[in-house]
Amino acid sequence: MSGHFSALLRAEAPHHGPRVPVSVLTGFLGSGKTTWLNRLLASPDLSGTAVIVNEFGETGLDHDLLTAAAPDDVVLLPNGCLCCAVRGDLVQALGALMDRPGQAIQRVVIETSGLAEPGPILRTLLLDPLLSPRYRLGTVFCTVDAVLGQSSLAQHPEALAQLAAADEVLLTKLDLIADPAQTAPLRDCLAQLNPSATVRALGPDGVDLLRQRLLAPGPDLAPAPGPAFYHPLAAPPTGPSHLADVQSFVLWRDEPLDLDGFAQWLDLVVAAQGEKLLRFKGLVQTVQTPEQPLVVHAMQHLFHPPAYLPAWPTADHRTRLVFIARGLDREALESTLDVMARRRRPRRPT
Ligand SMILES: Nc1nc2c(ncn2[C@@H]2O[C@H](COP(=O)(O)OP(=O)(O)OP(=O)(O)O)[C@@H](O)[C@H]2O)c(=O)[nH]1
Repeated sequence: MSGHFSALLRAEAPHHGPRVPVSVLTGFLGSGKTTWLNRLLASPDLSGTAVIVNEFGETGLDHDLLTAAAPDDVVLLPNGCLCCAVRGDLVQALGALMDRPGQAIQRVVIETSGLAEPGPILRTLLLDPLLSPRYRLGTVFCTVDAVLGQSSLAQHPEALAQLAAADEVLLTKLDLIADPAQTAPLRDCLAQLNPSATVRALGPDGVDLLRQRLLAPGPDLAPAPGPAFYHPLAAPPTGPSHLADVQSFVLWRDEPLDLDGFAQWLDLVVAAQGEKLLRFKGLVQTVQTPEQPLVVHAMQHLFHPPAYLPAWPTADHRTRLVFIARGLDREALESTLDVMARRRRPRRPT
């Protein structure tokens, strides 16, 4: 049996210890959540931090890319966004973290999917009768990409909802902007949309700022509700999901891909269908360096410099290419990738 209702059925007597702060790290697709969380988790004084990672697609990569966290401290909630499909799983995951043997959890960070609307997640954290005696809300962080942030806010209601929920707005990718004055319009826009949030530039001292905020989440003001306390979790859904037209899929390849062929294919995809692409990320096994996966990230039409991991994070060395898009032609992607990979594959010696 699984799900939120069955978790309620299994509810135990209320817990009266100090409540564990749960911070939420949200931000639009590709705005830098995993990158900064990874840097943060490398701080030794943040041991005892459990991380819940939610990804929109059936197969995520963030779990593999969070190399700084101990594997047991990371819980992956794939296949949907926390605000809709997997909210019951969140309740279960937090319950299981608290009950597990070993070192007590000091704090939890939830990395939402880049398409999540944080409101329902926060409501779950604050009001769920199973969670509220044990957990309290910490800080809500929202990463905003200094390059693409303004267009994401203009085009995607999810980005707006994430900003609106934030206590701390974290401006990422400032190193990609030559003149800091260029961020003035974005900063004005952020101040208008969420005047109560603190906007911080995530520069070289960014990790330290975040660390301090996680270590000192503020006093636990709200008393934990008693056992008779009841709140409905949320109003019943009334319309189509905010994600009805968003598709997510993964292309898997068992054989290594030729690097040039793959690069040409990706250029072609972006040139032909780039405006439909919300997010692309991939772990690629290339013919040239099969033991070091190539990590590729793109947000809409913007690519980040590809990087090689020193080794594969798991025993599964297959290429996986994750797409989040609106109206992308998957079949065309599949067939063109096969053609380009085949055409470019070097001949084996006879
Ligand atoms: N130059 C630069 N690149 C960054 C910065 N932050 C993140 N990136 C790059 O942006 C790309 C996406 O970063 P992620 O951390 O995966 O973004 P995310 O928000 O976790 O993405 P989703 O989980 O898909 O929503 C990667 O290539 C990162 O290396 C930054 O401050 N500067």
